[in-house]
Amino acid sequence: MSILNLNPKSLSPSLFIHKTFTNPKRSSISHQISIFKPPIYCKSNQITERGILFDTGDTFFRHESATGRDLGVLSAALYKQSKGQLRVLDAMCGCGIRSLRYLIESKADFVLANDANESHRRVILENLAQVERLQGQNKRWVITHWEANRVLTDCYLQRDYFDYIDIDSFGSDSSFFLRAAFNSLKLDGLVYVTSTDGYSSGGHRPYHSLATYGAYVRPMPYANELGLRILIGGAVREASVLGYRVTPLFSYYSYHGPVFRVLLRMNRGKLPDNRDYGFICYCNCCGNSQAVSWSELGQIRCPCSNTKDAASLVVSGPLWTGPLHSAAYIMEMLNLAEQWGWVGDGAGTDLEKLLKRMLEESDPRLPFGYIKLDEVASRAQTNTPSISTIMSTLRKEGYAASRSHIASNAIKTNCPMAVCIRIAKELHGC
Ligand SMILES: C[S@@+](CC[C@H](N)C(=O)[O-])C[C@H]1O[C@@H](n2cnc3c(N)ncnc32)[C@H](O)[C@@H]1O
Repeated sequence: MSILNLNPKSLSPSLFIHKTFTNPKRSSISHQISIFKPPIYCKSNQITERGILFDTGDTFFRHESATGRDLGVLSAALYKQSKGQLRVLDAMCGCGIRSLRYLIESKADFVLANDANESHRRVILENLAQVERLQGQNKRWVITHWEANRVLTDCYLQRDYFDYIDIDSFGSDSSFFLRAAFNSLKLDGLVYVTSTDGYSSGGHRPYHSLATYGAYVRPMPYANELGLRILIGGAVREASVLGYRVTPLFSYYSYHGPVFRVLLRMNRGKLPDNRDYGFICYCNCCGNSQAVSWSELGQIRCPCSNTKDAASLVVSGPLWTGPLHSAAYIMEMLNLAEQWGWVGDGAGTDLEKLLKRMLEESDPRLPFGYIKLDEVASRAQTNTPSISTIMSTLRKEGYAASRSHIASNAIKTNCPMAVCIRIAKELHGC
């Protein structure tokens, strides 16, 4: 094992130790990991999340990720309720808060809590030891300190399959772990995966996104939705190599990072048809977007430019062009959140708002992407229209419209940009 001086871009380099794991049978490097190196003044830090007291110690812990944890706990609990069993592999557990919540709230039968950083052991151990104290049952968890791919692969080789695998990497994308995760997942099992790769979704490094997700991504106005779509698209491709099909149950973007999280269900099967996996084309000239299948790729033309102004057309992909969420699944999550008192209690307001917005976004008439109202205003040369007024006008004119959980100043609609511009002008009396 050697120490490398690589700097993760999204976090302070001084907070990380970089380790390279080398496969002894090959001369090549098998993987590099970034392990959080705690500041020495930080010793013990007891806090509460959803009424559960735990210690974050010196580990990498973010309050801002609480909603992402809530979504994970709800989905794991739904799995337990429907299948009657729940074995979780928390591949990058940090202080172990997710493992603890999967055990207590989702009622997991067993959790393997893994974090490559051995110095987290004490705090994970103390946090998980609460489970028996609180619930008085036999020990239902194990702690390991392997590199995530190693633990996933070991489980697969021992045919020790899991129902739910959580890969919460920060400062890198998770694509590297997906194949091993799919191998060690039961059929119909769930993978909850995180990426913090905002550079790729912004189209700032298309060759990197090509290598990582198999998608050539260029700058587009709905970059954060692209972040979710390239993550899902990359997972679809990885699963397909193994003969599996994955579909997203929910997709969640949070600007604290940024963080892209998706929950995927895995079954047998191959790549989905053209409707769900293809290319997205945006026209800088008229502001309209369209999904383009592989077979249409050679003949893309925007109606506004008739291909004369081909330079204004931007194409990204292949990526996931299908629904970001399953409406039925979001409804189940919302119902469970209500049962648990997480809705309408003040503390849960954000979660309720998020789930309701995801439900709105699941309207099958809505296409991918969103339209930023600033863009409408700048094309219409007016002030930015009020979001509720423009949405109600669009609906009156027969279009589907919803807010986006990704961007507060944007709408999702099947209305062409030209009509949005006309409406914005009329609303301002132009
Ligand atoms: C974002 S933190 C996890 C936070 C935790 N899941 C939570 O919700 O609070 C990522 C953790 O992954 C660990 N880690 C980083 N690279 C790893 C790897 N390749 N394998 C296993 N653990 C890794 C780090 O030590 C760190 O504790």
